[in-house]
Amino acid sequence: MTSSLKSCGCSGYYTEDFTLLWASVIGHRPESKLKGLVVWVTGASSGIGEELAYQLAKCGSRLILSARREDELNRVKRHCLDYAGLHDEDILVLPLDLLERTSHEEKTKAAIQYFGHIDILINNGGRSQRSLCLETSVDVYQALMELNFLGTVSITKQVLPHMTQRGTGSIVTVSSVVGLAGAPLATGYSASKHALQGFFNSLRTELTDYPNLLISTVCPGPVQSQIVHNAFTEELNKPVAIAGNQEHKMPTSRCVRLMLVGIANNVKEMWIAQQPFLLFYYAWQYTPTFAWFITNMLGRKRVQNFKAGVDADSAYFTKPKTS
Ligand SMILES: NC(=O)c1ccc[n+]([C@@H]2O[C@H](COP(=O)([O-])OP(=O)(O)OC[C@H]3O[C@@H](n4cnc5c(N)ncnc54)[C@H](O)[C@@H]3O)[C@@H](O)[C@H]2O)c1
Repeated sequence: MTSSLKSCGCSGYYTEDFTLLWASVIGHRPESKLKGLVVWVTGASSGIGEELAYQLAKCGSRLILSARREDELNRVKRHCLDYAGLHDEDILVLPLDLLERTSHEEKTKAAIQYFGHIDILINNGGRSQRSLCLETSVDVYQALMELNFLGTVSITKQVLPHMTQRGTGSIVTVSSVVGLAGAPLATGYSASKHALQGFFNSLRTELTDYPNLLISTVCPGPVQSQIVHNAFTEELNKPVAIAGNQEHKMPTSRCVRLMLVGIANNVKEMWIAQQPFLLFYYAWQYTPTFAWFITNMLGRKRVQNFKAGVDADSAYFTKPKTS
């Protein structure tokens, strides 16, 4: 009971913007709207994408699972089949590298040939960044834009004509809170998510002749996943030294549930974050100078922790850890 109250936003702490809250309280349930639909999820091998696969499978959606590692995708597929009422043929494992743009046409054709059509594309695959601008190579900025922005645009451009021809479909893109504002240690990541926001906000208004085509952007705050572990640092191929404990972040299942509620109810932009982050989304819109004052205080602490070699992320939630 407690968890269902929390998931509808009635627990006293809200984790979604007012439109999404409205949808989660009185809107359609994902179980009724997404059953049988063909959903293509990129970045399905871990974190948010993996959880999307599990929850969509439970809703009865048919799935196309994409990421680079086929073995990991097969693991996710097996888990989907174990816990949901799907059959082997309901899930296509389609390995894909977002950076290999020349392969995207062929991959899209394979997906359409297998199921006959695609109802929903969820552009989820991507990588973050943990490095100071002063120390970061321009190659890292290029890599972030190639992956998060151009990789996503490339897949979208392959799927979009299929959806406009059918006159229906949804393209859902996982942006971020830093696609709306910014955060220290993530200048390139934030820029790539801002680019996605600009692209999809413009595309949405370009497609008003297609009222049944949903362009949705999802802006989560911190969520439990492998994102810090997989982040870019100041140099290409240099791993993150300390990923830190992710437990203080929003559970992946909660974020994904809200995403599915949003998709089921045609929500065009979703803000999903624990407090106090959600309050910041509003502050940035209504009182930006005040919001930046607070953001800078938190940001300074984050940079100090990073420079001291401790987990930058947990600084907002707990006392800074000592190394
Ligand atoms: N976790 C968070 O706090 C958070 C917050 C806001 C937005 N996001 C966004 O959510 C999305 C999913 O991230 P996550 O948190 O689950 O992290 P994650 O690292 O656990 O998952 C990222 C997924 O993207 C895939 N990927 C990376 N490079 C790829 C490539 N070249 N080709 C194909 N797939 C590739 C990975 O294999 C993995 O499946 C990302 O777009 C991320 O920017 C995450």
